[in-house]
Amino acid sequence: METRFATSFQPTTLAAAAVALWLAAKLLKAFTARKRELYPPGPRPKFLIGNLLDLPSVISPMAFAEWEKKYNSPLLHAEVFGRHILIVNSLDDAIALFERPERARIYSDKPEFPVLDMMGMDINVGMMPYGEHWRKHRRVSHQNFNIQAALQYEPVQAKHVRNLLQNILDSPARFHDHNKLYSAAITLSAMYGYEVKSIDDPCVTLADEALRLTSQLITPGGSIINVIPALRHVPAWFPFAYSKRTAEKAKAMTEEILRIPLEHVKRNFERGTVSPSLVTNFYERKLAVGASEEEEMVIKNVAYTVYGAGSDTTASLTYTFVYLMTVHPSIQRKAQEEIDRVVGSSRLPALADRKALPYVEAVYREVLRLYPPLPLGLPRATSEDDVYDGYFIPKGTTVFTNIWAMSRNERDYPDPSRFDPERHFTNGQLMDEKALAYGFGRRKVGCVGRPMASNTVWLMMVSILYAFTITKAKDEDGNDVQVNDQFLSIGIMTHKQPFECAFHPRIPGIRQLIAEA
Ligand code: HEM
Repeated sequence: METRFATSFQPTTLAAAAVALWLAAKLLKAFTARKRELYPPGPRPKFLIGNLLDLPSVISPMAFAEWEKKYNSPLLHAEVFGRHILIVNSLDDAIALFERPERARIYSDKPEFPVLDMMGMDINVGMMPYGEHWRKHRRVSHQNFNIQAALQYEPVQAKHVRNLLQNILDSPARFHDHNKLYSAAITLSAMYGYEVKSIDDPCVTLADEALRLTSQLITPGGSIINVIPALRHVPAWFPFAYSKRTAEKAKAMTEEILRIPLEHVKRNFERGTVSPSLVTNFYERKLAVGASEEEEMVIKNVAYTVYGAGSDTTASLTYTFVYLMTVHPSIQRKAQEEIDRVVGSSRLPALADRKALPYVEAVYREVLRLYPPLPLGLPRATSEDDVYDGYFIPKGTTVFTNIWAMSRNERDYPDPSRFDPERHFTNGQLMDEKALAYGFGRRKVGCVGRPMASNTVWLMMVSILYAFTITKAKDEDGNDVQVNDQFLSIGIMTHKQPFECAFHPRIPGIRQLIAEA
């Protein structure tokens, strides 16, 4: 149907007509709905543009936490061109909406982001609409990353943590680069058996750029195409078609990020040099007992998603952890004393030590609490109208989970901005608590990669604490270099901004331990 129209009208005329119709329908719907029902509190929408000017230009959980104070409600509403946005700042609401069976179904869909499809990102499991297609991907993800299955990745994790320690020993000042390499290498190796040797590897540089572009385009005010989908038909050469051009660029990158590691797998099969990974294991199974094209597509999509979902989040947590250790020497020392008691100095720590190291566990939890890498989770959407707590939440509302605000709730975390691992203990015992940084619902667990992510991040933390004392760097006169304490939001991700620190090896013969492990 669409192609037939396109042959008789200019795309721009068609787009303009579609925009006008779409806007009229949206406005009519918005105004009649507003009369009928009551939305949660939030800034007053302006005619036509709604709250476009009230929303932060960079995605900001802090701004939404401020809204909570201003409008005296942890549940907040905004709208842009008739498109509704719900912000969930409280843990109780998040559990009620995303995890209780009566509502989880309604709050598990994904917003329509036409730019994502245009970028070829509709293969990302975290962006798939709720339904059978997503469920197939979720099932395969769960099968491969649940607590038991995640243990199969320990050799890969241990190897790349050793490489990280070795790189820090060799050139500590380049920690920022080593972290990036480690976070990308661990996921590409676990998914494809693809060994990244440098941060200039095309998979790393392309993923970086694609993530930056994606993050820009999917934030609330990120692209006009998300607000007026008809604009996707405006040709890329059109002067204001910035989103379209950006999306086309990102699509070419996505295709490369998919192609490069898969070709590597193919080459290794031809040479007979296959190393175990999610994708190679699948192809071995396929060769042995066969598999459908659909199963192959699902595995490829899951592997691609994990590279996106696992690398940047790991890099964010690793850098944040090193920053927090730099500025909290007494906490660092306490964790090291515990590690020395349990692990000694003649072997590297391993995942099997985790239960015996409660203070390190508390450090891990506190890093995730204070600086969750995805502070607003991944955006969701409602698949039906709902009335919650007396408020009307229309079908198609985009929902943001303010993990950052929940993790800094004063009632649950007194003096919330303080880095204090002790808060996770009660009567000397680690508390049983939800790791908010991994999100909520979409059938219970939020991040389906959590067991694998948790092992990767914990092993990195315990190994760095074991091998190094981290201090502030010194300038030429021997004075402490001030540590930059700023964080940066890049789209939906939060990263620690670069800072200087120094790594001092603390275990005699550490190089040998790394080499022999
Ligand atoms: C390293 C730290 C990580 C953090 C903090 C993190 C956090 C998150 C969060 C907040 C979500 C959104 C959950 C929601 O919808 O509320 C998510 C989704 C997801 N994560 Fe992670 N993640 C991490 C690593 C990983 C890893 C290593 C994998 C894969 C092994 C992974 C796979 C996924 C997938 C597939 C989704 C989409 C789930 C769905 O929508 O069905 N993540 N993650």
